[in-house]
Amino acid sequence: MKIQPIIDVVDVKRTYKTTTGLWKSATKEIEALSGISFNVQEGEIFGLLGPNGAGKTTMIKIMTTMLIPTSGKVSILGLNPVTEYAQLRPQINFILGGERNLYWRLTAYQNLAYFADLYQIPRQQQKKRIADLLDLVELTDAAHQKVETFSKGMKQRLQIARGLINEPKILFLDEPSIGLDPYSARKLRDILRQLKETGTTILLTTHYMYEADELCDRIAFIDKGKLVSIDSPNNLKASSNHLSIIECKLAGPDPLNLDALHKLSFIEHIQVERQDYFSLLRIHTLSPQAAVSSIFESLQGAEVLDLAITKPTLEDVYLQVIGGGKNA
Ligand SMILES: Nc1ncnc2c1ncn2[C@@H]1O[C@H](COP(=O)(O)OP(=O)(O)OP(=O)(O)O)[C@@H](O)[C@H]1O
Repeated sequence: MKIQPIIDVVDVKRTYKTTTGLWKSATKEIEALSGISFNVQEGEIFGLLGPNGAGKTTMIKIMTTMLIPTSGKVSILGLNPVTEYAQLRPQINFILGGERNLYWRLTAYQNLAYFADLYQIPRQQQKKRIADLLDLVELTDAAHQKVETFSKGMKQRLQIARGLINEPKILFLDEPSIGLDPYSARKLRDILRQLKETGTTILLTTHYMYEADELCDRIAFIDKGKLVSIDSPNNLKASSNHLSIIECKLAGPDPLNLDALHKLSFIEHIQVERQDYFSLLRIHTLSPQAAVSSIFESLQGAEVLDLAITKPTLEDVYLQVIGGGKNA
């Protein structure tokens, strides 16, 4: 028996019409999604990754009943978000980036009680559910503190609790860890993993490749409204195994003669990180042996402090399939 995906997106397009010109007389169309198809299985953590403007938020808004697609088919929990939104909404929830949606003058507990009322959760169930959620996001001690006194990480954890108040089968998160320090971001990942263990399906967007690699069962790279690649992080990295990264640390903040390197045909892409006392080049190549000697030649005069050949990270794969170009 074929298992129905919990999210099924088939050839979805979405065009925005905007008006421009002095009198707003000219209309302009922007194709945010140009025919996207993918599906998500129950219990998966699924990542949508792509550059700014790729169409990720548009896709999330369509799946969460906030936006109607121009064409294509979407099925969430077997329901059509356009025509069956009333049945779908109580079964899903979403957290968009930033701190909207919380009432800063209320305490954490009062915020959750307010949203519990909105979802018509019976009062006799609310107390336990709110206590459990505060425990999950480690805010029990701050339950009766006003949200305006919370750190960004605490607010974001409270957002997660808010997003779980109706025990959603699917939780959608748009850039959940934006602006969080590494410790808070890790805490958030732990919470999402715990949620997965309870059977919640999670769809998230993120710009943090490390987060996607650590957390997601599968990832879809999207660019300019199109799906570029979809697979598990390990398979995505393995598919780029023919690629090598030469990490070259040079003394001084300004690496010499990068033009010569850019001209080498077997170099795919060069990333440069400039620090006060050194610069780090990450050179993507398919032929590391050939590249190493040419790199030394091209960098004549530069003091090479360190050189290593490594395998691609998820970020390298992303740059290869989306970043493109030699100068990014
Ligand atoms: N309400 C709107 N009206 C007109 N154009 C829009 C609207 N919302 C989004 N767009 C455009 O649609 C495209 C996709 O935007 P979207 O916000 O979905 O991308 P994104 O991948 O979420 O980007 P980011 O990573 O920056 O959040 C962009 O070109 C954007 O400018």
